[in-house]
Amino acid sequence: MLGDIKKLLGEESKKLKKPILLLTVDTFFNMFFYSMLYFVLLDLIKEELSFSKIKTYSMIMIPALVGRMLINSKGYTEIQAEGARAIESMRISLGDHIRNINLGFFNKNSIGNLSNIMTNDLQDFEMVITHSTGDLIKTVFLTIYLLIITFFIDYKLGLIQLMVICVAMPVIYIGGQRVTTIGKQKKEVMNEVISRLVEYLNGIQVFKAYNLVGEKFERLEKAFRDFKKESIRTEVAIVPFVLIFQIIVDISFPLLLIIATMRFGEGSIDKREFLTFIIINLALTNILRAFAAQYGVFRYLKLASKKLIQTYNHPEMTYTYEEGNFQNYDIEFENVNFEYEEGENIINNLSFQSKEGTMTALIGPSGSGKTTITSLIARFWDVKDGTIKIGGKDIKDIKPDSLLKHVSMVFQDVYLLNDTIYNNIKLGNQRATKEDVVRAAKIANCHEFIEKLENKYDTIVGEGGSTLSGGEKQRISIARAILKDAPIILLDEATASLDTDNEIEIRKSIKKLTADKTVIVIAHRLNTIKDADQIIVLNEGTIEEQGSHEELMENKKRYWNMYNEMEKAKKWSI
Ligand SMILES: Nc1ncnc2c1ncn2[C@@H]1O[C@H](COP(=O)(O)OP(=O)(O)OP(=O)(O)O)[C@@H](O)[C@H]1O
Repeated sequence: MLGDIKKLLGEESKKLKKPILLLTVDTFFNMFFYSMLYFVLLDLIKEELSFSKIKTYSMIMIPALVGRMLINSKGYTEIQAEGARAIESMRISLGDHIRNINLGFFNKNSIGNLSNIMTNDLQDFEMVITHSTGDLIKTVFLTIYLLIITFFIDYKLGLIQLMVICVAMPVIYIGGQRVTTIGKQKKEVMNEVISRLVEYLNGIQVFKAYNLVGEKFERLEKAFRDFKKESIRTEVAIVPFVLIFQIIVDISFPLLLIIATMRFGEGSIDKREFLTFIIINLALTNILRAFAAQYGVFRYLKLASKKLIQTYNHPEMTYTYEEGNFQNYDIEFENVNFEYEEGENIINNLSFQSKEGTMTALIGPSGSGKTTITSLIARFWDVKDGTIKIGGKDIKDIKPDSLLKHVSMVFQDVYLLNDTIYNNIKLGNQRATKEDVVRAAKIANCHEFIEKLENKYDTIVGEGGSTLSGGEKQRISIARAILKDAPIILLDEATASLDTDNEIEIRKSIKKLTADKTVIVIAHRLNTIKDADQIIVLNEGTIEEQGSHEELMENKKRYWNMYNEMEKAKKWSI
């Protein structure tokens, strides 16, 4: 466990030493009470117990008690504070780490698992730091300390006491292993619960529209039922082992007393040693019983640190340069191959160049790899082989965060934060002033509708922007991109989901956004890309055709066919 804490907290773990030491000292103070009991019993046996002696013992006890309280509160407060501090910085570093991992990590981890890592596992790890580790260290120190004293009294009694512990420990250890196995299953089910819950909340409109609320709720209910079952299983998994452990410890108490009495009878130990042994045996029994009760919880909490370590071990995307410092913003694909899953090539030996300040339109059937190409330029994923260069520099050499400073993405699925419109636009540039934000909103043709809202720029847009229409959300995301003013624009053109007014407004603002930029646009309608500098027709991750509208029309291949189909459809609709 200490190894896990060191791995996860690094140098920070050293700060835990002092509070754990204080809490251990506090436990030794607890022994003080047993010492008092020892002296009282000794006096009783010697028939020397008097009121004045009890008074003296009490006078010693009071400062000991105050001392203990001070040490305990200092140790407890410090460990809580250090725990909270450590978890706070871990939350940030874990967030940073996950941000820098290839998106494949998100493919392999469900939303439930990711949420649990960032919430429950971190919380469990905080418990490990603030409670379990200290408790275990105290138990180990106290047990060793009491055993040593027993060995000093009589090595034979010490050996028997040690034997009892050696017999009992494997029992609780096996119980702990069961907790680990069942606890893992519980965590899986917990991931499922969160995934189902998110699915249910996100899809509630669709489920209602298709009258699936009952069916989907059944999936959610099943996840809740499974979770309850696994929680009970985890709780009770260790119970039989704790009972056996405690029975062994409990039975050993009278047995050890019998043996101690025999040793006393033989004259191997004197009255004083006999009494000391009884008290130590009593203290040890209590410590071991308490340890058994905590051990299952400890093993369960330990699972969280293993999961956190696994997440940290997932490698971040590598880079050589902190900053891009691009000479220009030409984008170049050179023999690029890419696959999401091993053996399933999505992009096949793709090469093309998009010159600075020009617009390249990607068209092709669904699944041909258009979105994948834009994700590769943003370095959400790394290519399998080949290179993608910006201004002649391989983007694999640039820190992903820095690369994204040069790229703006405007996609159809706009996600707005549950914050004010002002803050949502300002995300594009944190240093922007109020005037900059309003200017960007005006260019993006959203200033007018924002001004009509009751709270204007201070209107909260709801989770994901739920209080705004699709077109309004799009325009805010364009304002954000205008504010960012990045030299490369990756654009997923809006589909027919927008009404004509909205579409005209959006088209106008996109025109302003993309002027003089290197633009890669995923086009869904051919009439919008006639003016593009080049059009790339994709099929199954390869380039089928490439050129300007005029060139492709002359080629009379797929593009020509698609264009003619579109023209025919237009006439029909007229
Ligand atoms: N995150 C992912 N994990 C695994 N496979 C993916 C992932 N994203 C896309 N794919 C697969 O990669 C292929 C290309 O997808 P992509 O989204 O790039 O196509 P597209 O041309 O943009 O399609 P559309 O026009 O429908 O948006 C598809 O077969 C898709 O199923």
